[in-house]
Amino acid sequence: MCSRDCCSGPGGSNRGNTCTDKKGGKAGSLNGEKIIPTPQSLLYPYEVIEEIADFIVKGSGMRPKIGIICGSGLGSLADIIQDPKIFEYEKIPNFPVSTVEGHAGRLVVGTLEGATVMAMQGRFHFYEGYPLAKCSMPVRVMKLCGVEYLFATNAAGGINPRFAVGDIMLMHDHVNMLGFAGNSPLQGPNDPRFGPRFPALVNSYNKDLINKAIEIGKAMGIESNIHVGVYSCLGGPNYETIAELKALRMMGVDAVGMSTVHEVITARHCDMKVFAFSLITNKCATEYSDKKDDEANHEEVMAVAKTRQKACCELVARLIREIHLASA
Ligand SMILES: O=P(O)(O)O[C@H]1O[C@H](CO)[C@@H](O)[C@H]1O
Ligand code: HPA
Repeated sequence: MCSRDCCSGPGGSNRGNTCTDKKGGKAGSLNGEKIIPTPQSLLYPYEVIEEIADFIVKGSGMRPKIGIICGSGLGSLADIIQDPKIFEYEKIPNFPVSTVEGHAGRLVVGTLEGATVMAMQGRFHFYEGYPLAKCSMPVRVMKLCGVEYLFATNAAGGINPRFAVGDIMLMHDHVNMLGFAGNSPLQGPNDPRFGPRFPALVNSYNKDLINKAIEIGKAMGIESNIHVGVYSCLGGPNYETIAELKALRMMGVDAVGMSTVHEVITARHCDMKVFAFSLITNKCATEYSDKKDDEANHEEVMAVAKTRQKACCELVARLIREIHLASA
């Protein structure tokens, strides 16, 4: 594998999207250098993922059972972890770095409600310049650490007119817009040690966990703020146009963001159970108007996330408690 700078994502390792290797075989050329595209699935071979997982398991002395990905402004989900062992992304071999505000760039391993957990305080997005396989590579690391359940959270714009800012949408399905355009974290040769060539994605979002979360929402007295719906991931970093939002609504999408779907695909490919939710941080306009309020912005996204951190933490903690008790 080439280790030239041209292969780097933003501040990342030497595994990038496209390689220019003078020794390479059949390829195009740029400034006289041959260009050999690297399929996504070859960016992080099994052995490299294994090395990263070993580093985390040895460094923490734990084999976490539940993995959590904190959405924008939801980093406090990792702050409730007890006896935390913290790994800065920069110090983890071959790990990318977080470049987005509201994503601290730390992996936190410890216990929560008796269960062993690992949480990403900061995820990787396609718009940061990372290929999808790199964005979702930590999910495979989780798998090789021993994780069986993925909890993926995100901040999202509410398209369903019944949703209010601050509501929580439990994801029961997704529309993969990047996949419609031919992009996938699984693109390239398949390594069966992770999963099958053609993974099925119906029933990706675990129904038992959704039902348990609904019950927990009732017990917390927030049932009117909890919905079940469909999330769609767009490439970003721009927010959507009105015409795009109208189209998404017609497709049955309830909330829109720029993450999570490729993580869920990667998790289902390696047979992890998935629970995911969107915190609705802004309402998306689906009609034309002159209102400045209709324009989404990341400051608002993070400010709303901050006001709902407590409820999100409680939901996650209670659900993890149920999983832990059921397996004890
Ligand atoms: O999906 P998370 O990481 O929560 O972040 C969401 O918030 C950012 C936009 O404000 C985008 O990155 C979008 O995907
Ligand atoms: N669109 C896309 N991503 C988002 C939004 C949005 O309205 N809000 C938070 N993340």
